[in-house]
Amino acid sequence: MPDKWVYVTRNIPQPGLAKLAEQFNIETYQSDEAIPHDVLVSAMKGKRYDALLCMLTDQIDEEVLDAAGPQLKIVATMSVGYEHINLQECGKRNILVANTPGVSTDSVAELTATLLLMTARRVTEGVEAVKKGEWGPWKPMWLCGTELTGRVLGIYGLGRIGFNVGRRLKPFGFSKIYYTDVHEVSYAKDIDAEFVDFDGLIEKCDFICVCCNLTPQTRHMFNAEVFKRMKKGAILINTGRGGVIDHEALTEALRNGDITGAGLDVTEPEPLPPTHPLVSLPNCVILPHMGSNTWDSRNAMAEIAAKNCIAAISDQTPEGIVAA
Ligand SMILES: O=CC(=O)O
Repeated sequence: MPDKWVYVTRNIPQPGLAKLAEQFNIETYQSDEAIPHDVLVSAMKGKRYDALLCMLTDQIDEEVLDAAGPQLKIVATMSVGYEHINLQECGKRNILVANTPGVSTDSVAELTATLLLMTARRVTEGVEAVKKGEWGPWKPMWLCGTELTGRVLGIYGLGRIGFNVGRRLKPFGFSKIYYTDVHEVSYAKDIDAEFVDFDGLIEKCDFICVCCNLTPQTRHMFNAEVFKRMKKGAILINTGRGGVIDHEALTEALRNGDITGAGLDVTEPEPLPPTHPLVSLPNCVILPHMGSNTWDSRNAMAEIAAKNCIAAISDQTPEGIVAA
């Protein structure tokens, strides 16, 4: 369908571009950086695109959709999260929204387990100490962290990723795994995880992994009041979305010792400025939102986003449909 046009908001891995190029004309914002919002709006006004392949950094709001015009069939995001897309406005205009679920499950679960271990065992502090020449003669109480064995693991959001985090962490010997979700899920039994409400999760668990989406319900669920009720030795890991945690409250909780540590791959805002107080706290390990940064995942994500565009333009149902 050479008369069909797709706009891609960033340079993306070749498998995605190649798939699109087989069938359509493509216009790409040729950069590794996010497209500024006004540039995206102008691009949408410039040509009548049939599909928009976007990233999680692109706000797909009324202005973009108005500029795009009524022929736009799909907003296909190369991400699992889709909180950057105004679903309601897409719905009103009959524009499909699709994401790329499934193909980043393993990469994000691997990174979540990595971050938990790094935070529990104070790995970044150790690395820094060696670099700074602070590694002196052996000391009995230097850089002592928390063991996983015998402790209680909590998973907030037992979807595909949360479940795979549990699967990877279970062999470390946790005495119990609890999870909280909107409802009980049957595959929880595969990791022997027990459903608890949010109060139960925060009060019982030594480690909590946040693996949920950001929604109005999950926004700032972890706040000052919650940190006071968590165990003092607790370690909080977030690879879901930054907005689930109130970062000001987290800073205070880590400073006051309300909880012991935090490992964050997602923050609010992103990027987190180096001057943010959390960055200088030794008990907070921060990674630059790199959960799905493997070639395996990123190539597959680009390919699925492309396939979603192809499906919508061909009047078929995309794989990762989020909203019609
Ligand atoms: O955060 C990453 C994603 O949503 O894919």
